[in-house]
Amino acid sequence: MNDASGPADSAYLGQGEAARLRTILEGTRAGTWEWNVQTGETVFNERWAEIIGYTLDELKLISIKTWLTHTHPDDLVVSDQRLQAHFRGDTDYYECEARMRHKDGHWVWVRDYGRLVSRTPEGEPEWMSGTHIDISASRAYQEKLETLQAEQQRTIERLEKMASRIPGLVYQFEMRPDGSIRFPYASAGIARIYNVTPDQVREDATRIFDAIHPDDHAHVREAAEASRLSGEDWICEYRVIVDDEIRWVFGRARPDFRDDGRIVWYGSILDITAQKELEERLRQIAVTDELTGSANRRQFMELLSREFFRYKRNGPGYAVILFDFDWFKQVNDRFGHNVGDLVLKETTRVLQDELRASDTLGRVGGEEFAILLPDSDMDSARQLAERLRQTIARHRFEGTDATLQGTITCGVAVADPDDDQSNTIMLRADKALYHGKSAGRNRVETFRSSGNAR
Ligand SMILES: Nc1nc2c(ncn2[C@@H]2O[C@H](COP(=O)(O)OP(=O)(O)OP(=O)(O)O)[C@@H](O)[C@H]2O)c(=O)[nH]1
Repeated sequence: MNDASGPADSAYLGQGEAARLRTILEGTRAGTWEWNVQTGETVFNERWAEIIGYTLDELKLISIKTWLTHTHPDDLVVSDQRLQAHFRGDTDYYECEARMRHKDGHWVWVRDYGRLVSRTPEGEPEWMSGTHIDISASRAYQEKLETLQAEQQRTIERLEKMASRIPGLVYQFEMRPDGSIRFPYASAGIARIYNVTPDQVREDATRIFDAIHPDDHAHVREAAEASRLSGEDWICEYRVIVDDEIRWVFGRARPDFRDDGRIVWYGSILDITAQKELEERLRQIAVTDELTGSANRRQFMELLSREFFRYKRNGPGYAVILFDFDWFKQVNDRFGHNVGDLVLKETTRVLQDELRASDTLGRVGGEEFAILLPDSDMDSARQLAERLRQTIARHRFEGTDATLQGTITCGVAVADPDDDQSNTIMLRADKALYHGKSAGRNRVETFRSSGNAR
């Protein structure tokens, strides 16, 4: 029993038909097998042996044991289960993929396919026939594919994990030629930034504008338009409102121009609220006088400079009131430095209430203050200075264990078209103040362009 002229052929096929089928099978490079389930008698064709590197002669004496000894034990278990199912009539065909040991030692994957062709008079399974197809190449390809897919999955999981750690999101944002927009990919962090899930914006991204602060819509769109036209990165800082809370975000993404007219931006959006708050705190510290909370000298001079340049560009006139506590040294000497500090703080608080929102009170020296009055002339500035002087003169400062009173002297000056520097007005106000001190204090003096304080 060595070639496929097995006993089963003649039993259930005509001779011509069997030969024809054998030719077809050879054409498909299939190994064939016939097996008597009852006796173990087995017939293979030459190709069956060739798939695992042998000739039929080398495999002699052939029986079902030939299959059993060359097949991976794990696959035999599966094969047996499938055979039993087929014998019971649960399946029309027996089908199994199995590893067979090649003569060289490596495993060959075969697809084993067969069918029962006769039963004994008692109904027991008898002859069965089938084919072996070498599927090692497709199996290897499939395994490689699975390995690649698993690697890809691991990479995606790693990226997702990293993306979930950043305070924001990483994404792909697509604009189609018809202007429609979508996020083909967005990490889970999009929920924190825009209050949407990646699925909700995969096909249409317009929902994100529900979360962007209405005042920033135009800014975000303009930045995207600039990036589209220039090919430069989209860089944008804007506010979002999620759960009634305003947060600052910073977005940066690089556009990729596709041949079909789509533009896909790759980038990230980070929550920078904490950073913004810190920046704002630092900015406040940098511009505020620590003791009184008023503008510090640097900030006052900066605002004065802006006002000066506005005036030079035909802006409205403005005025400065410079004032200084009278006999302040005595306050310190009599009541102590701490009380002196309290007086300075209290003065700031009391006078601030008298000013317009557009006015700026700044501490420009130890116990010297200045007020910048935009859009003011000499008369209104002088009247205000007079009111401030009276307010302080009437005020009772509560010291630690005594109530004290004090006065201020004010020097007032207004912008002059001949001024070529922003602080020239300060020099004039200082001159007026000096005159006020000389003239007896607790007074308001104005500086007229004639150069004299009156
Ligand atoms: N408590 C306190 N005192 C200050 C501060 N800065 C400056 N001074 C004091 O202010 C006083 C200013 O004194 P002077 O320049 O002699 O002026 P004055 O005593 O106010 O007299 P006139 O300005 O001439 O009316 C000094 O004693 C300074 O120590 C401060 O931040 N806190």
